[in-house]
Amino acid sequence: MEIDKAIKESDDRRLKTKYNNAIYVIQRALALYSIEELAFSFNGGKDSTVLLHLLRAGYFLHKGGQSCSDRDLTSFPIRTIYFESSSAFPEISSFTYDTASSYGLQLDSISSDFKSGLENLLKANPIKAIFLGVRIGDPTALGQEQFSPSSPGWPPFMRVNPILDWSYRDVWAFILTCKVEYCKLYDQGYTSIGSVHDTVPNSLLCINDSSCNKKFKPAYLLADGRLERAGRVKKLSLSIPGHFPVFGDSPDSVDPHKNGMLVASVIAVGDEILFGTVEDQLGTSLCRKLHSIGWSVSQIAIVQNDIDSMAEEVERHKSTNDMVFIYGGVGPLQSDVTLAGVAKAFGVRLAPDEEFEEYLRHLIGNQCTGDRNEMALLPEGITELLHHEKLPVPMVEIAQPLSKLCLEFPDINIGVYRKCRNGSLIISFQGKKQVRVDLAVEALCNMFHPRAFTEIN
Ligand SMILES: Cc1cc2nc3c(=O)[nH]c(=O)nc-3n(C[C@H](O)[C@H](O)[C@H](O)COP(=O)(O)O)c2cc1C
Ligand SMILES: Nc1ncnc2c1ncn2[C@@H]1O[C@H](COP(=O)(O)OP(=O)(O)OP(=O)(O)O)[C@@H](O)[C@H]1O
Ligand SMILES: [Mg+2]
Repeated sequence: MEIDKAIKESDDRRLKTKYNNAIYVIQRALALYSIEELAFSFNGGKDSTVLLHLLRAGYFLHKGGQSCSDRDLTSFPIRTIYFESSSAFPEISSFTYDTASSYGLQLDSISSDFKSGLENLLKANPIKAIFLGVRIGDPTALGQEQFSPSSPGWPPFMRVNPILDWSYRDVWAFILTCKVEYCKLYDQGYTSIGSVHDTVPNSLLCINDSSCNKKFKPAYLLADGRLERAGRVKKLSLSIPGHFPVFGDSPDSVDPHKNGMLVASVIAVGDEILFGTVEDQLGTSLCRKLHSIGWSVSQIAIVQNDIDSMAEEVERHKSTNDMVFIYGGVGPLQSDVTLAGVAKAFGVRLAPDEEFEEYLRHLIGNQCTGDRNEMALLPEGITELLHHEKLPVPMVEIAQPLSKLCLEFPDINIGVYRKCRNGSLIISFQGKKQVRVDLAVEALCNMFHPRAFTEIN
């Protein structure tokens, strides 16, 4: 099967993992439901295009792999549904119909809205589960799992989301690796496609040529996948001036968004800051830097090392700021819960990330990784790693000994920080019993070369 072969031959480990996970979900669905009980929701968009090819591969593998030839796939037995709309881009509609005919899809075009269309479909057919190309970053994905029953108020069926944990980059890695066709709008700067009324090319891909004509790079060149919806024109309600609750509703409150300023907020995480043992200097220099490039800062918050407090703080900041800076609490200790808090705020899990694992392996070799490096857990499906060679990962050098120490001394609060980016690491121990603190310090010293520590007090 051409897709399976292309992925197996690729050396993109991250893509292989994502592919295998998606195929697993598809095969589970094929085992749980009969073909007649399944449907595939296809609309010619990039996500559903990826899903189409995964479904073909999953079905092929389910049928017994080698004993089934590629020719058996010229007709695809899972009922395919397309909600047609007069406001769809003509390029999207024609791509949907052309693809359906190329791959022998049994396409049901439905011209009513989603809900009543689905109601009629379920009345007329034994459908129990529907495959969708929903991904975690999508506004409708929040709270969904790979298998999620339809929402209350919707006709009853199981939503199956095989690519829920795929990022924008994973989608393009798949399309380009497998060399499958996609709607040509994606070559004209469109990165996520809704209707003709709410979608324009993504301005982040704009190149002004010499005659001042606007031209756009293809969608797969968008560097930061989190901005794939930047070409979606904002709904009217979002642009009502003065309605950003973070700045209050009082008539004289100043809303920097109104002046076209970008707004950031800062969250510093760490019990040490709240205990007063460490002074937060990063916040001040970050604000200075942001101000110097024309950004406004709405708030600096300090949060304790606690998942729920973290999640609540992120929740408060994320809808009203253009960017939220978070630092502290990202190391290997049990008390480092920043990422878990972020994951909770976005309704996703922490999961091993192949690419980050690879990056850490580069930095620290295999000695700290064991079976799985616990530092390589990231919020599933919503994380894009931005590469910057000067950004050191915090505390990798002492990650493993310290996590061991934390397990041995659960009664001691162990904190690690640096006063400045290139400064030495400071490890602090706090506990009720001085004997235990001394024992923990001794245990740490025994793990390292005698001259590894410049000062102990
Ligand atoms: C097959 C199918 C099933 C859907 N099921 C649900 C659902 O259970 N709950 C829900 O709130 N929306 C459901 N939707 C609607 C989508 O979440 C979303 O609103 C729709 O894809 C439009 O996205 P857009 O506004 O980005 O174009 C479903 C859509 C489709 C096509
Ligand atoms: N009009 C539609 N008909 C059938 N399925 C649809 C329709 N709109 C959305 N869907 C389903 O919902 C999924 C998510 O839609 P979404 O718009 O996020 O992705 P996409 O259209 O595949 O790609 P893009 O994000 O580039 O628009 C689709 O992959 C598809 O399974
Ligand atoms: Mg779409």
